[in-house]
Amino acid sequence: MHLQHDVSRMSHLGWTSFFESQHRQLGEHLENVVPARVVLASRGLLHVLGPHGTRRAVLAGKLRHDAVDASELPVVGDWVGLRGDSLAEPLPVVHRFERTSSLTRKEAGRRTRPQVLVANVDTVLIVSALTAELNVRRIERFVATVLEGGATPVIVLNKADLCENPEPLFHAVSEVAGSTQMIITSAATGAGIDSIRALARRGETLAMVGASGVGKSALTNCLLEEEGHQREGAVRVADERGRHTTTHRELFVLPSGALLIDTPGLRELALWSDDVAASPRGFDEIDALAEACAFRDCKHETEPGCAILGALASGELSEDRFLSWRKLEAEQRWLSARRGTDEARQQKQRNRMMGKMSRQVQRMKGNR
Ligand SMILES: Nc1nc2c(ncn2[C@@H]2O[C@H](COP(=O)(O)OP(=O)(O)OP(=O)(O)O)[C@@H](O)[C@H]2O)c(=O)[nH]1
Ligand SMILES: [Zn+2]
Repeated sequence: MHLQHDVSRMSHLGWTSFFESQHRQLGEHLENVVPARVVLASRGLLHVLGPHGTRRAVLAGKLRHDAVDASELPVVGDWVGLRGDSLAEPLPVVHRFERTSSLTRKEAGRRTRPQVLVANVDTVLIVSALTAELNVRRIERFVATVLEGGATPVIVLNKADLCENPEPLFHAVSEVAGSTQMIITSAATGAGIDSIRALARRGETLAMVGASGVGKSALTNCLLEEEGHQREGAVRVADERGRHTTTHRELFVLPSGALLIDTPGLRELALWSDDVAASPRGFDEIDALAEACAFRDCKHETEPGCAILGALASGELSEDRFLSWRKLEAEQRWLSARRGTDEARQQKQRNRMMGKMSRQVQRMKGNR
């Protein structure tokens, strides 16, 4: 018996033609690679979900060795290829498919390296609580990061039941939301949950981010307990000790057939950008103003005919908003300057190239 590659049963796990064409190309080099989706990743050990159910899997040595940095290794949400001729768990993971999107931040600490939190997400729910701790600037930063990673952000303002008058907070957030959808919810009363369900269509992948305690797990539970469905209908992969607090990123299959990734509380999110020249995303109104500046290379500092300075003077653009943009822009510039000088990364890249070359030489010798 072999693991089966069953496309019809994988589309509901988020498998699309994007992955199918990669799989076809892969088949030209590697035989019998069976795709599965990572639902839990913990220290090199993975839980993967495919038409065959949930299995334990482990990275093949070559995959780990060839990675330039940890961001190339499989994370929750990734599609990976299992060697299909092996049935003994943990199954060997021999390939990671290219991602459609990711949620990526700068690794904590002094290193300038990307850390991929989750992969292949369609929608990222940025959850905050409607309390005094609500932080508009943090939401702004999350929106920029989600857009940068290629997913669609949705702002969720939870704990509406604890807030007598959500109007001022809602207004403050809408100032930074741009075209991002906003939803007010209460995991306690169930208010607004239907608006989230509307986004959770079969085969779509959602992720939740936000500070600890804002209600991500409570919202997840609401979504898991859809009317007429029992929780057993969902695949939930808890950690080895079955703890309930969110210490890992986990992927759930919702009763609607959508996939949901719950993440541990992320208090701060250092921006990551792969695009050196781009300005921070999610600031459409500032981008539009910059287009109207008299000079194409306007720095928006002292230049005559600067539309941004004009909008600041008239009050059309708030100073806080402009400062956020400046700050994220500076951060992005700093990142791209630092990145090129990350020694470890360059060393590994060199090693990989040398390895490839020596293998080529070996092959040439073998052919002689
Ligand atoms: N009143 C009220 N309490 C809520 C609501 N949502 C969550 N809570 C409570 O807030 C606390 C924290 O909720 P969690 O769902 O654990 O928060 P979390 O975002 O998952 O936190 P981490 O797992 O630490 O990231 C719990 O006691 C919840 O019962 C809500 O809408 N209204
Ligand atoms: Zn300008």
